[in-house]
Amino acid sequence: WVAYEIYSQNKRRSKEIAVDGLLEPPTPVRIPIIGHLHLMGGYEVPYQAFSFLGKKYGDIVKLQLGNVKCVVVNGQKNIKEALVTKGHHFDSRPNFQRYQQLFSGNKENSLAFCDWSDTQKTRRDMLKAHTFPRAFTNNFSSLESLISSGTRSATSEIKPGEVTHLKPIILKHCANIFLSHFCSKHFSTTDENFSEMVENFDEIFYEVNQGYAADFLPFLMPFHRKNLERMNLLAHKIRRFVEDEVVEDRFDDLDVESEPNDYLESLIRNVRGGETPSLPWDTALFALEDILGGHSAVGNFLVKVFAFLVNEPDVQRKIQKEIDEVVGGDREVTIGDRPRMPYTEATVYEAIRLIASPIVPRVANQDSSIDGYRIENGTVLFLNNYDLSMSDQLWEQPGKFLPERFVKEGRLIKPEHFLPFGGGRRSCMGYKMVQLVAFGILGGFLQNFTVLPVDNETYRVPIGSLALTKDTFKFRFARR
Ligand code: HEM
Repeated sequence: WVAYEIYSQNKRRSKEIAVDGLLEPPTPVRIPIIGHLHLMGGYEVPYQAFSFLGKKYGDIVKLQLGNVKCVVVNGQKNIKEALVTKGHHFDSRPNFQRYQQLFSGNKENSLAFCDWSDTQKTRRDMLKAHTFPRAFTNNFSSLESLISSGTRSATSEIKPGEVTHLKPIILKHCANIFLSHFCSKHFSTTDENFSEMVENFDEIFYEVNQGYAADFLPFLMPFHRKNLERMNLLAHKIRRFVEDEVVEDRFDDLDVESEPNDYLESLIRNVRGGETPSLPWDTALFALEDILGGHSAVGNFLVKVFAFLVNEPDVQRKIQKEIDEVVGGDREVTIGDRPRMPYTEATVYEAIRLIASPIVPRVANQDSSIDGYRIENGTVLFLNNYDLSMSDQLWEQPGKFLPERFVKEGRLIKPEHFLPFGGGRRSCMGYKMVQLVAFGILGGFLQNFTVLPVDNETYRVPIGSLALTKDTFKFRFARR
């Protein structure tokens, strides 16, 4: 071991003499085969390991995780360099076998895990009008009524005082908001096929949010074979539901000359109208499913928000005070109230900050650099937004749930170092949906109820991923 350590340190030093003026990023001593994978152990989330390495070696640290060459990027300036200034150098995603298998053998089918391409640009451009509806447009007011009616139905299912398993209720209503908004379809919450579709999405969402050593050590993949086969089965079931019950005959029946009424119609128009670049129908269906699957992200996120709030009666009281002052009791909270309800919006931000969901890893598509350190083509980049969300240099009492940190002089503020949705050309396509749906449902629930704990339930919200297991957190609701 000592010999190996001396050998690798000498090798490292010799590389520090840069030919092209770039420095080689520092790297810890590594172990054969696993490289630095062992350094990821012992933390609640791997991103805490990245913060530790950043403190020990500097902002840019080179790692070999199994057979994958990686670089950890710490610090707001460096992360912005990777996301924005040189965003076009770092716009690919990792080529993990798991991603390939989860998307019918081709990760390019996925909106979030594909590499950058003209097709991806088209997919993103087509989505914008639907995922970022502008205030005062028809699209926005239609979403506003969908969120209000979804919230009304969800709150009507709550039986005050009883132990409530919230996740299935929230997920189904989020799914209906998404299906109505993107496809003009709505299902009864007792419809078995619909309920199964919601559960299937949730299971896949959990799976894609897990990190596996097998992503870096492909010889471990056989251990995941059964699980991946199950995910493929669930994905097939979702496809069947989407084709039979969501798209139905609309592919053939749509008048492609008319203005699209929803995202589904935009996709059909693109495929049938021969736009360039046009998507194959199969690719369009994957894009549709990815966006519909966004309801799992919002639903899981909301359950975590409620789990935070159970421990924060003061925050609940402040939200309710804001609701009473701005909305009163005679009408429902709507997403149009957001500008006048900064504290409620700030609660959504604060939950997002504390969950510290990672930026989906990027990959360098060419030789490049960050902060003067060489980044080789093909390197996987871990952009450490955990540190940006949790550092005590950037936030006062970062471990505490304090929505007021996002409110200044009665207005919502978003500090520059708060980057929970990434940035640049691969930034999150769903952040507005998260903010709107979460605000509407949270506001509607707290207008009607106070959230209370259930005996013997602990409300420790897992961080580092949005996904929650199926049977998670039960609550009681007291009517106000
Ligand atoms: C609290 C919930 C969410 C969080 C924290 C979150 C965060 C993120 C992050 C960090 C990225 C990577 C950005 C980058 O690489 O710069 C991302 C990508 C993405 N998100 Fe979200 N997201 C959330 C919900 C959603 C929802 C609801 C949707 C769909 C409606 C969505 C759609 C996407 C898509 C399509 C991408 C991939 C974009 C691309 O690679 O071009 N997200 N998200």
